[in-house]
Amino acid sequence: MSDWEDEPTTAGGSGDQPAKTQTNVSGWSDDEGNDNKNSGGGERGGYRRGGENSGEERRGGRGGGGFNRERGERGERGERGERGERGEHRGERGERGERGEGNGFERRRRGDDDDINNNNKDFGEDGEKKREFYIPPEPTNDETEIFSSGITSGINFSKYDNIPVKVSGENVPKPIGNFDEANLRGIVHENVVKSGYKVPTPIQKVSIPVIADGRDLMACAQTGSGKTAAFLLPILSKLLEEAQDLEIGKPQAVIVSPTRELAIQIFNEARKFGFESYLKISIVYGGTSFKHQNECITKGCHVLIATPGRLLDFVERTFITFNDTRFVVLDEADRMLDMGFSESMRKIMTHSTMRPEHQTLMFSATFPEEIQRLAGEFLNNYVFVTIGVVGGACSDVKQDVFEVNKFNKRSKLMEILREDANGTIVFVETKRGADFLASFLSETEFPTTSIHGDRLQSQREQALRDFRTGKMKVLIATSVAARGLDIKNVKHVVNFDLPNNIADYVHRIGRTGRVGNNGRATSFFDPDHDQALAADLVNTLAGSDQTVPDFLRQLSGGGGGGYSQSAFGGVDVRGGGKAITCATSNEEDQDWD
Ligand SMILES: Nc1ncnc2c1ncn2[C@@H]1O[C@H](COP(=O)(O)OP(=O)(O)OP(=O)(O)O)[C@@H](O)[C@H]1O
Repeated sequence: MSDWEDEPTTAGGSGDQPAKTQTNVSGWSDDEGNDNKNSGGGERGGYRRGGENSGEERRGGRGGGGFNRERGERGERGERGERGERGEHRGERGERGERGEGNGFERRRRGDDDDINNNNKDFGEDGEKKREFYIPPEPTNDETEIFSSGITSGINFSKYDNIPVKVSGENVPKPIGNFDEANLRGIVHENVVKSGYKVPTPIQKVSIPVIADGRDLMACAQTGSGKTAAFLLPILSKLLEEAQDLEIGKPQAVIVSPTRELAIQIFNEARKFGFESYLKISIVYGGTSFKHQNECITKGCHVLIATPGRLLDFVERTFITFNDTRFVVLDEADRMLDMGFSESMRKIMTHSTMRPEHQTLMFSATFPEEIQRLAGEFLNNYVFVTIGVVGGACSDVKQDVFEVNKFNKRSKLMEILREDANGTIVFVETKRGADFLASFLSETEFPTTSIHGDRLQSQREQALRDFRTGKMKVLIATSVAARGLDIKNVKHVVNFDLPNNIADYVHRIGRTGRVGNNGRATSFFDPDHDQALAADLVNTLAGSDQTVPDFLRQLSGGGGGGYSQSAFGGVDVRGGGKAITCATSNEEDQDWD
């Protein structure tokens, strides 16, 4: 069977199987038994299958990506106001996706999006790739559902004004003070209001005018502070304002995200802010049917959100070119580097079809040397902005660290969950560990699901939906879920296993305490295993106004590991750039600058 012939062989839609979520194990992937054996989660771990492929999917919950052909043709519903200002020009290559090209290339690349431990993500333990031809549920068109996706800002939102903002670069446009000053296109502005946003966050205040002014940008801001809207709003607005004819296979904005789930989230945000405009927004990501996604994009899209591996599949088959690309966003660029995607990023950015006059926007939590080098390569006369301490933890998260050795972790976790299990993400280091823990908890009173790189994509999305809706109280996750995910009801993050680097710690705990809400994080520090993290952890705790436990201070040798702006690359390496500090400064924050 060619890679192209990945059409589901089952029609789906019966029993538990949702109509639009067609999952089938291909003839050339592992057989079903093998698949089950390796996939972890529902089948192997024995944890609640009720959560898998439930009615949520049937309703087309918002986790899904990809349009169907029909919706692609119609564009977004409504389309009032700006609809139809521009005609759509169909290119000649609309059906080219139909030709068979199975040559193993796709097989090699597929799924290489989002697993920090193994770039060959969807491989099972025996080295065979486990596969499904997954067609994600259609995204919702229900207005209420679309606009209810965000987290309502919390009591600490106004404290954002005290976070120091540093901007450098030539002739940096002035930051905005409110959304009226942003000169957003009417329909985008309306969608901002419908989203319940009243005041822009600091990163939005700086980024929106910079992007609107046509500048390249490298931006860094703390978790949960609205980076997604910071790039989406000006991009969508500009695409509407300076509209260009849409050609098939030639997206006008390309947003690259390291993980599939983050790509889906950005896709949903883009649909929200572009709601009722004529903009077509599509997504391509690994772990799903290539053919299906190709059908989705053959109607053309203004904005394409993608994971790097899948995007390159499309590009190298010439189904997507960058001739019309006016904006390229590399979101969580540091994570893409961690995952070994620097070559992919380079291939995308230097692709022969790349429109010379494009803007490049890089968002990253840290700017280590390699990111700075890439920025130097990809960005042109860019503006560099940092909000708060680069790589610092969000101080709205109350952080506790307990000394717990590996034999006592389970009982400590049970103790914590008995207090309140609702909305708890438990991070573990390995996929196998995630399966074990999920199986174990499923035997308890806590409905549990899991997400990690060995689970099928359909299972991963279902797990997130079940957790979002509260059907599953506990989500066991590997670092695949550490970044970017914006889930309303995350009350508590537990580091059952601490990560091996402080950046991951900061991102993990940043799943809670978002947009000014309070959050809580508890970490199990195993001295036999986590010693190397001690110093950085001490500095992170101290830097976010947390109590540092005595045992940790002692283990760290009394000092930190040089956690500073410069260690996290928060300094504009171009030096000499005109540095502007444009927010009221907060002395405490500046102390550890
Ligand atoms: N101006 C605003 N007012 C109120 N809420 C906002 C505003 N901007 C963004 N939000 C909400 O804040 C939440 C976090 O935003 P977002 O996911 O973009 O953060 P982020 O900075 O990308 O976080 P991370 O670093 O974890 O990826 C979302 O639910 C979003 O809807």
